[in-house]
Formats: sequence, C-alpha cells, structure tokens
Amino acid sequence: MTSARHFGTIGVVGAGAYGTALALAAARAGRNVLLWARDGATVAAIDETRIAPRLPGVALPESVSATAELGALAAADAILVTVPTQSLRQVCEGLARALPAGRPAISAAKGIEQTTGLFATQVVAQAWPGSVPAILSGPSFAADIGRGLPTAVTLAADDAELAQALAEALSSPAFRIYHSADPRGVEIGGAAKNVLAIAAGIAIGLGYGESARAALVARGFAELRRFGEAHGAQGETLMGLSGLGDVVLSCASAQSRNFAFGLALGQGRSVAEASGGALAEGAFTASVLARMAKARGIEMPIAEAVAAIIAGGSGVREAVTGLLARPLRAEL
Ligand SMILES: NC(=O)C1=CN([C@@H]2O[C@H](COP(=O)(O)OP(=O)(O)OC[C@H]3O[C@@H](n4cnc5c(N)ncnc54)[C@H](O)[C@@H]3O)[C@@H](O)[C@H]2O)C=CC1
Ligand SMILES: O=C(CO)COP(=O)(O)O
Repeated sequence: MTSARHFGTIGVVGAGAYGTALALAAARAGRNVLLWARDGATVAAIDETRIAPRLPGVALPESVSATAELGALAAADAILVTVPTQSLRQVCEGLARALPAGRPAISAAKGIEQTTGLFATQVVAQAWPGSVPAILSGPSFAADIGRGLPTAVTLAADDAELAQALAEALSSPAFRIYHSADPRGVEIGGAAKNVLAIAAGIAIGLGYGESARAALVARGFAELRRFGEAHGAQGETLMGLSGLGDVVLSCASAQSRNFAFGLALGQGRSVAEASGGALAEGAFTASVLARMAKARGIEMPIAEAVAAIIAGGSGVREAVTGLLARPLRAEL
C-alpha cells in the first residue's frame, strides 16, 4: 500500500501563480519542494528574494528550491504539473525525456486540449507514458492559498489508494485535499467551470443582474452535468468540490480571470482587449467543449454561445438574445 510517507519530495513544474501556490501548500504540508521554472530569471528571483514573480507578496520557505533543470526533478517522488492545458503536452514530453518512469504526475490544468479534445490526464498519459496520471482541482485561487486562507480541493487518480496517499501527503489544515477515484469527473468540472465563469461574467458585464447570473449558473451547471455524465463522470464528483464548488467560486468572483474576461466582453471590450494578457483557460476550452458536445448530441447552448462569441461568429448581445429565445422545455 502506498502511504503519504513515500512522498518526501514533491516536484512542481511551472512557477506560475498556481504552481507557486501549490509549492507553498506542499511545503506547509511538510514536503520538500523542487519548483521548476522554464526561465532562469524566475529561478534567480526566487533564489534571491524567496518570492516568485507570479505570486507576489508571499515568501517561499527554505524547503522550496527553484530550478530550471527538468533533470533535477529526478529527486522528486511525485510531480505536480501546473502549466496551462495547451502547454501540458509539450511539458510532459520534456518530463518523459528527463525523468525515469514510475512517478505520479498530478496535473492541475483546468481545460481540454484544443487540437485533440483530450482531458488533462489523457494528455499526461499520452505525452509521458511512464508516469501515473492524476488530477488536482477545486475552488482555490492561487492568491488565497498563498495567504494561507482555507479551502478544499479534490485529488483523483484511477488508483484510489494512490489518490489517498497523495492527498494526505499534500494536505495541511488550510489546504484540505479530498481524494477520489474519478479523475474524469474532476477534470471535466475544472474545464467546464471556466467556460461557465466567462458566461457569468458576460451576464454581469451586460448589466443583467444577480437573478440572471443565478439562472445562468444553474442552467450552465446542468450542461456541465450532462457533458460529464456522457463522458463517464460520477454525479457525486460533478456535485463536489471540483464541479459545483469551483462553479460557485469562479462564477461569483471577479478574482477569477475567466469571470473577469467575460465581464470585460459583456462591457463591450473585444476578445483581445478582454484577456488583457491574463490566462483565461475557458477562452481556449469553449470551442473544443462545444465541438465535443455537438459530436455526441449533448445540448450545451451556454458553452456554444461562449464559443461563438470568442470565435467572433456572434456578438455578445446577439448570443445572449439567442439563449433567451430558446424554446421553453422541461427542466432537466
Ligand atoms: N491561478 C489560479 O488561481 C489557479 C490556476 N489553476 C490552473 O493552473 C494552470 C496554470 O495556471 P496559472 O499558474 O494561474 O497560470 P500562470 O499564467 O500564472 O502560469 C503559467 C506558468 O506556466 C508556464 N508555462 C506555460 N507554458 C509553458 C511551456 N510550454 N513550457 C514551460 N512552462 C510553461 C509559464 O511560464 C508560467 O510560469 C491553469 O490550467 C489554471 O486553470 C487552477 C487553480 C487555480
Ligand atoms: O480555477 C480557479 C479557482 O478555482 C482560478 O480561476 P481563474 O483561472 O478563472 O482565475
């Protein structure tokens, strides 16, 4: 049986906002952490100031060391891969070349690969065949984790014992990790909630008010559930932290980059202006999510509307008018 004791050293790949936050969480859980960044400037900044540029204001403890060498992660017992979804394949291919086989690879990406329609653990399995894929997702802003504010997330792997051991190894009082053997459910929740957060932002940006937001979130969650169940996700997972929990957070707060992106679109900004250089994963996931749903005959009008707006095929008001004009139906 795998136990938390086996995970003395954790590698974190990607020193962005979330990678840095998870490095901090792992250190607070008592692990040694090797934090990999692709650029030497980030490594130098961490070495010199103990602060990672993407998560300002939070000092990293000495148990976190930064490196720009993927090979240095050979000392890690498990790897958290914290790069955006569309970079996951390339990064995992690099890990496959750099590290011996057999390690858990826990993705924290919240998206679907655009070119293939693959979920995060599927990308990891393909690009790094020697790894054991897992997924961590749930309501957790990097800045909140950085400040030590409490939250809870889910870590899932096909092997329930492994998921439990990893969850125990990475948990601390303010960062509670529940375990699950339903990685598909966890990764679908994380991917779809970003598209719904954009939709919620658009509704608020248009000035439609809180009732509209709540109605949109409920109907959006029905889409998430339909899509998840059609792809083999368990209903309990979709109703849990990584599904409903993250939908609630991301659709309610302008701290969410996806919500903020939608808000700017609703206020009349163009797609390029609205992103403002910040990562909004849902902007990349919307089209592939809508495409996958259509291919299986799953009704996802809100995801389709977001995809059409981002692709430039529909104006914001036109898309929302289209949603409001849909025929009334049974609430399923
Ligand atoms: N920031 C947050 O509060 C949360 C983020 N996430 C997820 O974590 C993932 C990463 O997000 P953030 O850390 O916020 O983004 P970020 O933009 O702050 O950082 C992304 C990091 O990935 C690195 N990166 C990107 N492409 C790369 C490549 N091809 N090779 C090597 N490194 C590469 C960048 O250098 C950067 O350090 C996303 O899927 C996001 O949805 C999940 C929960 C919360
Ligand atoms: O996933 C997140 C919170 O759980 C972060 O949301 P954003 O990527 O929209 O900022």
